[in-house]
Amino acid sequence: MSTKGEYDCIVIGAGVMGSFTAYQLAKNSKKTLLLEQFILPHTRGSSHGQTRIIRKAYDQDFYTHLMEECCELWAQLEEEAGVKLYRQTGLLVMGPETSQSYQLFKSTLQKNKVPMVVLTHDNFTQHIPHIKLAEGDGAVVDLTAGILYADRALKIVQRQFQKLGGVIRDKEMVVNIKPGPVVTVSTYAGVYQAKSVVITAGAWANRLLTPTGLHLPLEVVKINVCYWREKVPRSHGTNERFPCFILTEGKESKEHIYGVPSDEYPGLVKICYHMGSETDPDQRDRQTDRSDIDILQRYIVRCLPGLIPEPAVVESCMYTLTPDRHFVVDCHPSYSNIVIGAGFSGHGFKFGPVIGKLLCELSLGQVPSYDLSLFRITRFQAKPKSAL
Ligand SMILES: Cc1cc2nc3c(=O)[nH]c(=O)nc-3n(C[C@H](O)[C@H](O)[C@H](O)COP(=O)(O)OP(=O)(O)OC[C@H]3O[C@@H](n4cnc5c(N)ncnc54)[C@H](O)[C@@H]3O)c2cc1C
Ligand SMILES: O=C(O)[C@@H]1CCCCN1
Repeated sequence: MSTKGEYDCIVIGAGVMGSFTAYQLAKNSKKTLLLEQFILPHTRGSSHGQTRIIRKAYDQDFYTHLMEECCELWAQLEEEAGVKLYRQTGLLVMGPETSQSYQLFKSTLQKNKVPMVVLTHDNFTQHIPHIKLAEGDGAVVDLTAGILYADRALKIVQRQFQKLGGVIRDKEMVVNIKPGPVVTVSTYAGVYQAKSVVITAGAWANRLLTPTGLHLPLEVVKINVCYWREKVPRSHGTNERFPCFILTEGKESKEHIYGVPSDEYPGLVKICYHMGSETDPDQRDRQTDRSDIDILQRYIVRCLPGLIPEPAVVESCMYTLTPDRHFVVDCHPSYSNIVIGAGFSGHGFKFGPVIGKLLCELSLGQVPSYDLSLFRITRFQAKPKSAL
């Protein structure tokens, strides 16, 4: 098949990471092609849905630091496009007062001087009447946190990319990548060439990496995205000061339980479990495990008495998990002009703008703006069970 086009860079996968990478490349005047296997927009990956949490509250400084610039980049995009993508709600973090995880969240906020409030058992109900704080739990609110309008953000960043001259070809699944000084990318529709390639293929990352001789230790899980009906309409929305929340661990489980106010679907509050069961990304809907929903039901009965403890809507999404839950943002170990953004482990969306900037820098051979040690591929090699 003859070559259909030559580009400075080809980005594979038009989720949040690929879309922001393509946008950054186009901003740097690079001739860029963004390839997507499905017709856009779609709901088969990890970036769909109306909302995502954005927060500075983390259990590690590095993410809080990244968020400083990232918030500015989100605001710039809002201004450039004239569209609102963020709504401040605050994020309530709860967890056993003595647990390491809860203490790390709290100290990271304090150390980094993030505007915050520590709540006590005495004043908790006055501030957040919807939730019962468990005995022995601490509570702290990251006041800077809120909601990102995810679907809208994706549409906007893709639109801005196109306005800058970028090309999106959807319904074009990449079937092969041939490394070299000029990389050759084959889809069912044609063959393209570029000086560099960025792979941001979400749950399909390893499938694309196989022809390049690399396999990352990624686990793909299906997440049941559950919405719970308010007993009293309009009681758990942002107007009623219901915040986003994370329970770091609790009686029901060791994994986070998290929630988003009911503005997304009127009357329905999104409350999910931060883990799911393993799936093949192409067989996602055959994974029917609902044990996470049992955990959520027990929590809602105990701590959210204003919600009906039966999910009203269940949608699906996927996480691509690394063993340590840190991202992969790095060059391919054998080919420096193939760059990988993967393993966003269920917490990547908020970082889209800054990850896009970093992947763009790596693909242009520039020194990245941050020390990316935490996100390097070599960290997996030290682990005896690593697939590398
Ligand atoms: C239920 C849920 C809740 C979440 N909540 C939050 C949150 O509150 N805050 C937050 O910050 N993050 C959150 N996340 C995580 C965040 O959404 C993900 O980290 C992020 O969307 C990952 O984006 P991605 O671009 O890596 O993957 P994707 O969005 O999956 O994009 C990858 C794209 O590559 C395409 N592709 C794959 N293979 C090929 C191929 N061969 N050829 C062409 N295209 C290909 C796919 O079709 C897909 O469109 C959540 C995730 C889920 C599932
Ligand atoms: O990235 C986030 O902010 C959320 C936290 C809770 C789990 C899902 N992801």
